[in-house]
Amino acid sequence: MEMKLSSEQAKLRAAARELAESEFAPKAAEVDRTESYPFNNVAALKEAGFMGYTIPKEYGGRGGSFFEAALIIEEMARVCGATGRIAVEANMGAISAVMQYGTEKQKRMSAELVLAGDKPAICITEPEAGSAATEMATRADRRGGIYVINGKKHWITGGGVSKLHLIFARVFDQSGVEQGIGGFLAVAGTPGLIVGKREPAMGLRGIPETEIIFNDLEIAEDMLVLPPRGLRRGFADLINAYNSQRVGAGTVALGIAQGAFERALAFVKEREQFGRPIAEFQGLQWMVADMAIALNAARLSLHQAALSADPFPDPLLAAQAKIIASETANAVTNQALQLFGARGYSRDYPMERAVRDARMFTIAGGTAQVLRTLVASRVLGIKAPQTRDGYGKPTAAIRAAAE
Ligand SMILES: CC(C)(COP(=O)(O)OP(=O)(O)OC[C@H]1O[C@@H](n2cnc3c(N)ncnc32)[C@H](O)[C@@H]1OP(=O)(O)O)[C@@H](O)C(=O)NCCC(=O)NCCSC(=O)CCS(=O)O
Ligand SMILES: Cc1cc2nc3c(=O)[nH]c(=O)nc-3n(C[C@H](O)[C@H](O)[C@H](O)COP(=O)(O)OP(=O)(O)OC[C@H]3O[C@@H](n4cnc5c(N)ncnc54)[C@H](O)[C@@H]3O)c2cc1C
Repeated sequence: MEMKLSSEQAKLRAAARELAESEFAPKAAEVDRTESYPFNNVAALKEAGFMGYTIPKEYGGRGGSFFEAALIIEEMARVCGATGRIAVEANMGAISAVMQYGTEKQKRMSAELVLAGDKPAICITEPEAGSAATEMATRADRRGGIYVINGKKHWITGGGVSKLHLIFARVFDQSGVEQGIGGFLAVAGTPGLIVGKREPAMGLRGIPETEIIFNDLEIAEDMLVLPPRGLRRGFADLINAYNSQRVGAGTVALGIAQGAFERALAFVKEREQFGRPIAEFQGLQWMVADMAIALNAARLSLHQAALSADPFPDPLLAAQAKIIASETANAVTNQALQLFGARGYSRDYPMERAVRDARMFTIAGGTAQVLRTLVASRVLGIKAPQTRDGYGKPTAAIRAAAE
């Protein structure tokens, strides 16, 4: 069950499925086991026109919508989560921000890299500024015609393999006066852009998550991506563009869960206990029913968010979709593993990898808790500042608890 597709969209999805099944499915376990970036998969994505599919035609892309990109992404993630995430960042997030806010020079440079197979790295999170991303300390100091960036990001997807980096930093003018948060484009190999420690991640092990350290990284002033409302509203505009990646991330979670669900459906019809296929036990039938219902709801929510793009997905719809898809993926991959019994717990089967791969999506891209605050603030029509002084002076009880 899904949105009614046009014949073009149906063909696009079928092409994505064919590529995923033939090229990526056979290698997915190996990518996970070896923790190696699937460069061959990227070459096949590029060949298929799926890297930079959303880049406008005048810059060499297909000018595809986020909805069409979601169709592609789900098919990739259904067989290989890492390849699904690469498809997200080659079509949403950083590249979308640049294609919307960038100068001609920035657009051409970024489009060229992505169309050649680069998965950009979006550099927002810091050790002391995760959910509270606006408290980032990474700074860009203006020095004549350049900016000098110092600071450290961590958990950056693609560290060491990504070429293009979109670096979120607090901007200071020549006299040291803060201007707001801006995005800076830097290419791997630039002196002062240092790839640090790689995290030994639980899942999606084909993609490195690393520290990125900025040590007097010099960036030409024309590599500042200046959001439409200027630096004062820089973070708001940049995170607005990021809503596209929230929809993409949710779609990867959905694809991983869909793949696990389909394997479980086949298994319960084959596996026999007590002289009958376990699919005949009503308790399991209801589990399968609940999994199908949740996946369908998540897909519809994601498609609704993707279709709301103007130019980016609606923040509320994107947050809602990411919450429902990520939580559904955790539940469905675990239930699918359960239906396999002990086999589900074996690394000889893909079920445990699906659970590990799905687990990140209630954390990365804005946690399920923080996104609920966004949803609440939008449905209540109130600001919901999270800092204590956001709600006025802390009460005596809060003060006492803090002492
Ligand atoms: C937004 C937060 C960092 C909290 O920031 P603040 O405490 O400053 O709170 P706000 O006033 O809510 O936000 C500031 C400003 O931005 C606007 N805003 C916030 N969220 C959005 C949004 N999604 N779309 C559009 N605009 C947004 C908000 O309205 C304010 O602007 P105005 O003052 O109203 O004009 C925090 O809530 C948050 O989102 N934390 C999560 C950070 C995050 O998502 N990090 C992801 C890093 S990249 C990653 O994880 C990649 C992996 S994944 O696979 O993609
Ligand atoms: C696999 C993976 C890939 C990632 N890729 C990238 C990337 O490419 N680029 C990038 O910039 N970042 C990336 N991240 C980082 C990710 O965005 C952050 O982990 C996330 O924003 C949460 O920040 P944190 O880990 O510091 O957790 P914290 O913010 O410390 O949160 C800890 C716990 O407290 C909760 N919490 C925090 N504040 C509140 C609040 N106000 N209300 C309710 N609960 C709250 C959180 O929900 C969470 O449960 C990635 C993370 C992972 C796991």
